[in-house]
Amino acid sequence: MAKYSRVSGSVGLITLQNPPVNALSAAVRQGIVDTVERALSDPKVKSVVICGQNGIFCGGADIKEFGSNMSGPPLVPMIHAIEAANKPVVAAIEGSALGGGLELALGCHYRIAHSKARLGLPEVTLGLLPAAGGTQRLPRLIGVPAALDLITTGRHVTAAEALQLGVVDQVTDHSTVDAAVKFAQSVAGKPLDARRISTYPCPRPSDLDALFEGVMEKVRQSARGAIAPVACVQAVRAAATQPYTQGMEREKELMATLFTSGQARALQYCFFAQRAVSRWSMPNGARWDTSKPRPVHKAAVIGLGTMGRGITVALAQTGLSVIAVETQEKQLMEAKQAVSGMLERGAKRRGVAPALDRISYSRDIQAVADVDLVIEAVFEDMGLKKKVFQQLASICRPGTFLCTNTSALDVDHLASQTHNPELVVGMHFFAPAHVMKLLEVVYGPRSSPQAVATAMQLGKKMGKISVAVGNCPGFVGNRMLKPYMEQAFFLLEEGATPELVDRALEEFGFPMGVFRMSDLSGLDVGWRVRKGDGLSEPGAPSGQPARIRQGRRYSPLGDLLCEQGRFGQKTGRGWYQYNKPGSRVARSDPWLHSFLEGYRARHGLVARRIDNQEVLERCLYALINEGFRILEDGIAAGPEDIDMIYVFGYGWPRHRGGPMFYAGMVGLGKVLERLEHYHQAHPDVPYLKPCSLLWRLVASGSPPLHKWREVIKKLHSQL
Ligand SMILES: CC(C)(COP(=O)(O)OP(=O)(O)OC[C@H]1O[C@@H](n2cnc3c(N)ncnc32)[C@H](O)[C@@H]1OP(=O)(O)O)[C@@H](O)C(=O)NCCC(=O)NCCSC(=O)/C=C/CCCCCCCCCCCCC(=O)O
Repeated sequence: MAKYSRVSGSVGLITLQNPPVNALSAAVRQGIVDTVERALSDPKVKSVVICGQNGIFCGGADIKEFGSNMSGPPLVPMIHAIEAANKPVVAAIEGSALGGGLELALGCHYRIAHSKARLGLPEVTLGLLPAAGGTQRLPRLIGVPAALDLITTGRHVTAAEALQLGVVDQVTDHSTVDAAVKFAQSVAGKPLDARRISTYPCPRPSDLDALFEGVMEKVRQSARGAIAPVACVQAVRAAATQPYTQGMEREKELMATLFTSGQARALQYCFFAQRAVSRWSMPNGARWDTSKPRPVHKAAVIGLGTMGRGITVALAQTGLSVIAVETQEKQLMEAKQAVSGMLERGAKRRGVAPALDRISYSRDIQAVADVDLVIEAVFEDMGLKKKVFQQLASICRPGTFLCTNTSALDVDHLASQTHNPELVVGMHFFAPAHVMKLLEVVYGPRSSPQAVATAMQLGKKMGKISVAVGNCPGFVGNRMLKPYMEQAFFLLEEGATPELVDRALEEFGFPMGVFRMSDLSGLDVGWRVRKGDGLSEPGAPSGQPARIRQGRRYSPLGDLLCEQGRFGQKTGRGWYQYNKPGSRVARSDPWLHSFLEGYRARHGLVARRIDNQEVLERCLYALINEGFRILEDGIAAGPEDIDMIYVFGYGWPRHRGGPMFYAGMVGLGKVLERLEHYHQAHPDVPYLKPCSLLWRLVASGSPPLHKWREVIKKLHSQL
């Protein structure tokens, strides 16, 4: 809807009304068309102001409408009518002017923004382009390079930057509507020809071809297969090389391709899933809206290795007081220096003062006695973590939340070391912890809803996408990684190379294939876990075949590399070779290839040709199958939780929506059929056996993802 009133005698004020973000739904568009017509036909009205209610101008087109038959007046002619008006129209921008919201403002003759407002064309992040004239007006207004930057990245700019770029005409610290009304009065009756952006010539940089080639190359590299950024460049190129009307035709044509694409569906799904995961629930019925978090003012971090340092930075940047504890003097000194460096670099980037004085360092764990919440981040060893939890239980004042940053260990077992297991949750950060967006909040059977709510809220404050998950080995993310990596190892045994597997996964859209990732994070990490699980030597019972452990197929390839000291980048050798330890540029290693040949020969394995499709199906479907098991077990409340964990923590390409969304796109029947096929070929690999939830979903006609929870509920009620 849009409300109309006449203010200050001669200004028609149009207020967009569609909470919470005044998205341009059919009703809002109709409201704008009607009220603009009314203002223009009222002889008492000399100028017009458009604003949004509740301190937000407009969050853009209504994304929820994209999946349905769109009705109501289209945006493009609506904005043209505003631009063509014979009375000045001023946009009063508070809060946000995004996507169609900014395009609406660009159709106005003047734009006045509040100093706290943010503006942008984020359509590319939804798999689209600014198809209400944004790709044609913005370059005409601010030049091609700046427009390309905003449109291809979708980044939001502050009012100050918008003013500098020329997107807005004025910035105010006071009431934006009052300023806009005053301004509208001052320009009433003035000529408007020079204010219609569509009539501007597009500034043509002299090196146009080189500029577009360079941008296209950069965009293709960072897009990892996403098509919208490429289409955005093509649309802006049309603005730079063609008259406005033809540019608009090109914009429409490109949008038509994007609008119905699977990538747009995936990215729009991610937009809503990202918000849905904050509405968490636990199997006992506890929920986000009935559980009250407790405020956290002072927190402590125990253990200042890589993870502890990142967590300390993330907490301090949130404005909390942090006590950082490390018992080893040398480690403590190194950590202090590293943390200060990270804070200083971060503060410089954001143009603020570094939060150095928020942190106090100590070698004595007693220093944490009066904090509200502790995050333990010591070495991943159950014995050591148990000891720390016992100490914390006796040191901390009653009511302190005790959290562990374990990436796979039993949170409930740690809780049992304390007097108040209900105050214990996992807070599983991802490295580097001050940068990575994902936080798994792990509840055990005894964790209280308040502890979960508090950890979730703290995560949000740190700018994380926090996902609440149940307690099981590896939780959600690392549990699903196991079958994925296992398949990659098996593929090497059967004839693939690390390069072949990685290429297939990188072409799919992962920033790094499984072996390059393993080299980066260190092969010894998995080795230690396998040793702990009794899989790797010396735990394996003698006399059993090397490639069978605990009754199932096992590949000792990773263990064999570790035995040679090949831990990945840090040792300069792993699945690839590096110029020197710590170097990041992976090169093929002939040694590894002949090692694989020798290994196959020793075990009587004959290498066969493996193609990209098999790599993707085996690795991804095994991972997805485990995702279904996780849903079946109630470890994740819904597919969105799994998808956001993979998108924000494991590099799953966002334009493919996450593993569970991807399974729906491929077709659950097809995923089931391929898993069955591979399980028949490899009956000693339980991860390839399709799980019962997948069977159940296919039997119920492969319902869309938002209906899976009903099937899961039914399954649980029958158990
Ligand atoms: C910054 C925000 C605006 C606010 O952030 P915050 O305060 O933190 O609040 P949130 O939690 O994010 O949001 C609150 C709730 O609001 C929901 N929301 C937000 N924005 C929208 C929206 N735009 N539409 C619908 N709903 C929205 C959000 O989901 C929350 O609800 P819930 O918790 O999920 O229940 C922030 O919200 C934000 O960044 N929003 C998104 C901004 C954005 O991306 N805007 C761009 C939208 S796309 C657009 O504008 C496109 C314009 C041009 C398109 C022209 C369309 C023409 C179609 C032509 C088709 C031609 C093809 C023909 C094909 C054929 O031939 O058939």
